[in-house]
Amino acid sequence: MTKSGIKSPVYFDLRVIVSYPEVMELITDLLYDLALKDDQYDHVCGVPYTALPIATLLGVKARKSMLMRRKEAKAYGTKKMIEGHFKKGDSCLIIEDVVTSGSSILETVSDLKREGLVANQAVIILDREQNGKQNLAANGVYIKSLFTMSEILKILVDNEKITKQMGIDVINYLNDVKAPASVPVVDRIILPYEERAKLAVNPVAKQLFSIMATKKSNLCLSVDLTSAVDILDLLEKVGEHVCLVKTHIDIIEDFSDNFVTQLKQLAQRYNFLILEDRKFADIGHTVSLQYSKGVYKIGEWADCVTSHSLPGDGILKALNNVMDCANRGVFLLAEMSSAGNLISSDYTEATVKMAAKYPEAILGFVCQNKKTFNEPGFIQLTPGVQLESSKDELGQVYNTPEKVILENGADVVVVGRGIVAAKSPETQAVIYKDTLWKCYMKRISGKLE
Ligand SMILES: O=c1ccn([C@@H]2O[C@H](COP(=O)(O)O)[C@@H](O)[C@H]2O)c(=O)[nH]1
Repeated sequence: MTKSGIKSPVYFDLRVIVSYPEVMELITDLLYDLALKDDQYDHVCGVPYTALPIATLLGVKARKSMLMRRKEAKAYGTKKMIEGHFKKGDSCLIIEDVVTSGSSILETVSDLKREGLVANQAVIILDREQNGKQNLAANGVYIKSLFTMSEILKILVDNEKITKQMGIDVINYLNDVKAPASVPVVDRIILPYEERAKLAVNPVAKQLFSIMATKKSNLCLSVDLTSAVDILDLLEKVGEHVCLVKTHIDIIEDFSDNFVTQLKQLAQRYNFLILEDRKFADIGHTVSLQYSKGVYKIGEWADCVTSHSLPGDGILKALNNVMDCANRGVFLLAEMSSAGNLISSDYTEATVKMAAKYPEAILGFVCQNKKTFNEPGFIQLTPGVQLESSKDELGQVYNTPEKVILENGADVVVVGRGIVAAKSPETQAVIYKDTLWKCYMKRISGKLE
């Protein structure tokens, strides 16, 4: 019987490996190559108890500080659940021996998060392939494993350590018996913004959740106008109704530093944040320059920016380095609203995984689907919205507020021409704001049809 209560014809007892120094050393080397050689963490933490000695060896090999999670808080002294020296926001790689349902890792993650640590990556020796990986991913924790059960079975059959029939029986068993979601997955869709603000790691994400809750607005206005004066006029009229203003700074014909000063003043007066929809997409070095230099000096005034994940995680590393993550953040493009775009489901999945490596820099994702991610501290920003579903002549696809919020999981909804091109943008902004908020209220009350 495994810890998750699943009856199993196959059981791997990795507790015994402590008696074999050469096995311990080999496993440490393999885990190091898999998870620590190229990735940076402040700490490692083993899931008690089997993984503790492995975490110790890994910490020593990688010259990383180790944290120790207690199973129960001490009744005396410090009463700490996590022993070791760390500060809030430090990242921690979790080490585990075997994953069945993923519940032990989630217990450790929960204690680490309670102390303000960022814990969303784990490295394990054996994945029993019984839904643990999926349960963990649904809770925003991503695992790398040295072996899967099917790989081990193949090795055992190929080396005649077990019969072929036994291998087939175990594979059939694995296919039939999956672990239930042993720890309830927190569904971000039904959590109120106030609660999600507490779970966000990036401070701008926290602020955006709080602004939405205070202003009762999940409307992001895309001010796609080419005149600075027109933009400022529009924001004077609609600023009080929006939580976020999205710019394309490079389409403004009369851009000046004074425009930025006035935009910031309006943001302050009406309590909204500014998102520059720059969609960075170059190598890390170029993006650091595009973010901080040039005519626009985006980093000086935009609370957040958008970025593609296409060039690989160097782009996030660059933004993470050049940005002040206490006051700035990134929305990563995981999907697009336009018809025929080339983003595949693998690309979307890889984008979400990439974000998990830089949680302090990421506000959330520009995406179209509620299943794209589930981490409640991240925000789903969804463009391509008008009151009626339609299309424009250049491939933009519009869904309705009901569809994007109730069915597709949007947290913040981007509206551009639906407001900007209306006869009375002010009246239209109020209509969008009220409609979007009503949908959100319906969603969190659980009254989904
Ligand atoms: O997938 C995407 C990503 C970004 N956008 C941007 O949002 C607005 C939408 O404007 P509408 O006038 O409401 O069509 C625009 O600035 C796009 O660059 C997007 O539409 N789709």
